[in-house]
Amino acid sequence: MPSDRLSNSVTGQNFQSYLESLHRKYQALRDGNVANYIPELAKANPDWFGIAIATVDGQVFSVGDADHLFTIQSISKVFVQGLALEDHGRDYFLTRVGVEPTGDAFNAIVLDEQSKRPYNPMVNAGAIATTSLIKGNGPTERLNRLLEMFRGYIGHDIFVDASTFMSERTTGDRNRAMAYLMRNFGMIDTNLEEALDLYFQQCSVMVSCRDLAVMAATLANRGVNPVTGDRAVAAGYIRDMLSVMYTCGMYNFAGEWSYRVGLPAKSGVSGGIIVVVPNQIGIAVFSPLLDHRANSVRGVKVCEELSERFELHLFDSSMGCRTFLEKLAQSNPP
Ligand SMILES: NC(=O)CC[C@H](N)C(=O)O
Repeated sequence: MPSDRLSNSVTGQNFQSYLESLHRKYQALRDGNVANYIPELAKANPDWFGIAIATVDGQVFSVGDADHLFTIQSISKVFVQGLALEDHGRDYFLTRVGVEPTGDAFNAIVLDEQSKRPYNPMVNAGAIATTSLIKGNGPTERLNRLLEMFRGYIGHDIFVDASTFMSERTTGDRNRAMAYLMRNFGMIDTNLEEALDLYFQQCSVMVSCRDLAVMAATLANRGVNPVTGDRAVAAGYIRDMLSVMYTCGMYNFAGEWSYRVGLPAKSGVSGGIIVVVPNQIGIAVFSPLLDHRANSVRGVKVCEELSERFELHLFDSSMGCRTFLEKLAQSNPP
């Protein structure tokens, strides 16, 4: 009788067919709605569905619409946090943005009562404050630094979708209200409209599910892109990024997510989710149908199943289960 763990052994080939069956299983799930508060996002096709997994040794597995391009939205917040940390260091960054989960929706207009800081860099208020910290001589240089940072994680050239940027800019009064509130408390001191434009631009960067998997694998690989070999962020800040993802990345679902999936993750309203399995893999799912907390319905299901199937929960894997890569290297199929 094979033990449970042995039956979890995978090879590259049977992992690919496993991913295909996982994709088939959840393609049929039609729950949720596409985001419509940003008009450009309402054009998404509810059938779009891709899954990609990148390993820290540079292998990439993908299925479905894994090469379809869409706007990165809130997943950008993780990477911009990394750049803000590099620009200012941990101590200063913490004076501007907290690391406490809110239990509220991603777009709640709420600041910490005591410190007046936004709660964390994963909710909109904290992300706008984080973006306002990006250094550069004027808006063009700041945007170029941001794009350069994304290129490091993705490994190829990228662009900002002008229609989504304009759509967010013209309908983003809720984000604008947060920015004014933060400026009132001295938490934003650069030009407020410029900071908001940069935030809307970072959300409108076009990525594929495959790109997101490589970005997540870069975080899993202590900041070095496993496909290009280039460093995207200082290794010393990975810890900051992953702990905030773990506690705040799935907004008001973060507690249940940590309990069920047990891995640092970040979602976005265009339907992407990235998950980091430290020292092992990056997972990305793309499906625009969202639940009421703005997390991708198929994305959550796929991640729950992958975590369960490969014992990826941090408090499984840190308790002696074999790593995903060990399972992948196993020559005997289950
Ligand atoms: N959760 C998200 O992906 C939100 C990002 C979106 N651009 C906004 O600001 O509302």
